[in-house]
Amino acid sequence: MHKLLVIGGSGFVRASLVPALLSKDYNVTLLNRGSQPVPGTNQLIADRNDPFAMQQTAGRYEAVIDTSAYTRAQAELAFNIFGIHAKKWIHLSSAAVYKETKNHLPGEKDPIGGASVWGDYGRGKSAADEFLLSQEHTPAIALRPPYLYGPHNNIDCEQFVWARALTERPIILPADGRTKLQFLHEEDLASFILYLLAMHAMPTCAVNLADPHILTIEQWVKMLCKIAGIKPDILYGEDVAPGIPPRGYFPFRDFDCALDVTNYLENFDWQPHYTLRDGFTQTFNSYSQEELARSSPPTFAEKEIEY
Ligand SMILES: NC(=O)C1=CN([C@@H]2O[C@H](COP(=O)(O)OP(=O)(O)OC[C@H]3O[C@@H](n4cnc5c(N)ncnc54)[C@H](OP(=O)(O)O)[C@@H]3O)[C@@H](O)[C@H]2O)C=CC1
Ligand SMILES: C[C@H]1O[C@H](OP(=O)(O)OP(=O)(O)OC[C@H]2O[C@@H](n3cnc4c(=O)[nH]c(N)nc43)[C@H](O)[C@@H]2O)[C@@H](O)[C@@H](O)C1=O
Repeated sequence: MHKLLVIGGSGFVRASLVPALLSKDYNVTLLNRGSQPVPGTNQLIADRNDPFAMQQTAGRYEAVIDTSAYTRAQAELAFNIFGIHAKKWIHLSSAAVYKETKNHLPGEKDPIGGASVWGDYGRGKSAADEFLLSQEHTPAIALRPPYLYGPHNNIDCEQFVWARALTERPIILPADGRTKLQFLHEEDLASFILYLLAMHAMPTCAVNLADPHILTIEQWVKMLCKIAGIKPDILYGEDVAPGIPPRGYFPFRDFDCALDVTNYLENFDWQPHYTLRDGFTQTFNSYSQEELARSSPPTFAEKEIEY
């Protein structure tokens, strides 16, 4: 039985990842601050920012999956303790590492450092990637998904739209509604990680990982509402909320979050299980409609906007 370490591993991503790992008989240890014990796993409790506490957790694991490194310092400390013995290092990075691109979707060879809209988050994730991808003795993959979704999403995204649709509230889209979005279902992230763990010789590289289908914000909202069987009342930020930052009234920015995913499609023998329609339908069906209607109250900006 292979011993795996998951750093983080008690939040959104673990909800599909840990059961997937256990289903393949991996011996799974989680490292986090202990806010939520996870049945079937061993647990190491430490603040990953605390070098002394981290040293106390040192041990041998064949592979490490780091789901919670936001900075180079966090990646480096964990790698220095566990990377020496590991045969694979799988780091959960983000589409937010890419700088702004002109006229093309960012691919893995494009410069990283983070587009300005992502602020410290994009810069920190980029620095973590740069550190890990420069290691020579341990194969390391930096997975770069755009928006993750699924029944365990703890960020108010798809629920935000359903809550408004179910309570007949208008949905204000950033700008003209044509911002591009791309998604990855939580179970497909877990499935790709299983694929990497089973690979005979995992390369060191970054991988843009997403459902290849790109949607505009308006198409996404309409798809979610169709799944819910409701015709949405759509307004456009450029008409009703000029000058108000879109994140005040919508889960996403007016900034394209979509990737060139040719690399994984051509070089990895893996594809997502879920189509977007199936994945969001499964997500919608995982909630009760009463629960969704009660979630996501109007934001401060929504209350201020007159329409
Ligand atoms: N959500 C999305 O759309 C996207 C997310 N990502 C990436 O996915 C990851 C987020 O995963 P998700 O599961 O949603 O995160 P969550 O916030 O749900 O969970 C965070 C996990 O990290 C642990 N943790 C947080 N801080 C520390 C710390 N200082 N020391 C030790 N453990 C810590 C938490 O446990 P505890 O609190 O007990 O310590 C928990 O297990 C990030 O790396 C993000 O960059 C990438 C692209 C898109
Ligand atoms: C594509 C992109 O899409 C989304 O970006 P968002 O719309 O900005 O999301 P949000 O406002 O909910 O996140 C607030 C910020 O806070 C970061 N965050 C959390 N927990 C720690 C944390 O523990 N440390 C640090 N430094 N940052 C954290 C977190 O990750 C994010 O940067 C994310 O899913 C994002 O993950 C992603 O990759």
